[in-house]
Amino acid sequence: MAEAMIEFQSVTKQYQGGQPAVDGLSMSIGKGAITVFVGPSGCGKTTSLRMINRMVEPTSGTITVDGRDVSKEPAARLRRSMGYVMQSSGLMPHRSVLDNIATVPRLNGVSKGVARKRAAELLDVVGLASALGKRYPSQLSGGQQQRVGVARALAADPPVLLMDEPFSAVDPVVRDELQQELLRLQRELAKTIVFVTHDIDEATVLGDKVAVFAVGGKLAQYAAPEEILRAPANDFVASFVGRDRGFRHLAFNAAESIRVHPVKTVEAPELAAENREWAVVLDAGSRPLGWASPRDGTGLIPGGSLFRRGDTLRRALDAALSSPSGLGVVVDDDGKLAGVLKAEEVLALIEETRHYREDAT
Ligand SMILES: Nc1ncnc2c1ncn2[C@@H]1O[C@H](COP(=O)(O)OP(=O)(O)OP(=O)(O)O)[C@@H](O)[C@H]1O
Repeated sequence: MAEAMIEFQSVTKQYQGGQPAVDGLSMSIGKGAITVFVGPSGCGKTTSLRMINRMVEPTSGTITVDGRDVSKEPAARLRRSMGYVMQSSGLMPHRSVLDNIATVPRLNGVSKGVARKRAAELLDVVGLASALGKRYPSQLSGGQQQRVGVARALAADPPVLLMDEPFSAVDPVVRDELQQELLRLQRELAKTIVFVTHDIDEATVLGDKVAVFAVGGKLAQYAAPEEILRAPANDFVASFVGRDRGFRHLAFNAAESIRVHPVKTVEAPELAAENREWAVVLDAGSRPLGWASPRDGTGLIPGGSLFRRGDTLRRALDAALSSPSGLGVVVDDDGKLAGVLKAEEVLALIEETRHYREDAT
């Protein structure tokens, strides 16, 4: 396990008069990794996150960041030393995007010119066009606002980023983009990120480690995502990760040794010709457009998802199951047809992987 950056030692939080929101939490959060807190609503994820930067004070127990007890640090300075991103971007509406990003460096005494220059660089880092810097937050889409929120959190180059459901208010496509962008950024920046979500898919995509919380602020399981999907610690975790967990788990296995078979192909203009078997319809650049069925005159049938070499077993199985011919279309890096794969061979590979794992344990 990586060196610890944040430690919870028997931390409890009891708001006035209620059950504990967080109950005796002890855990160690690795440096330079993404740790995800996941669980149903009200299980104490946000409370746990906010105790790290003292937006919430624990009732008992100790939290240390980089070896230092946070309760001994001045709260305002502590907060500024960590990036914080939340669900609504929390941007100041009457300030431009650039000024929003520059806020914390300005509070830390950085000159306006330097802070703005850095803010402009950060726009690029989070994938936004520089022209957006002059706009006001309300002139951006939800996804763009969240990117600005991430840029603002990164502005003072903090070692720790706290993210509270930052992508949950955007649509699934944008959400997927933001997740991939965060993973890309993290490969370069290697921050210690604590990320709260109630979505198990998001948790398993992003987390190096995932902490599953149960209601009452109890840690139900804390492990690598593949382990949580493969071996839930108890019934609560099993039901929380859901019925699809077996399928999701396939996302952790590369389908490297899957067999790729040749397939009959036709070019789009030949579509009217009679086919004896399913054929992949190609464009002039050998990229798949869809299928021609073994009948006459049905035209182009939309294809299923594509499998790229190096993709996971989950994608391999999906390519086969979503294909009208039952054969998954395989493409190489530049999108050209490489061949097809078969569902039964994906299943055989899944079996093989399972036996391999059993042998290893
Ligand atoms: N300021 C507060 N005062 C009193 N009770 C609170 C306060 N904040 C949170 N709680 C209670 O503490 C418990 C944990 O809340 P918390 O927001 O940490 O959960 P969560 O897992 O982040 O939930 P969600 O996913 O719904 O945001 C809940 O029962 C909540 O009602």
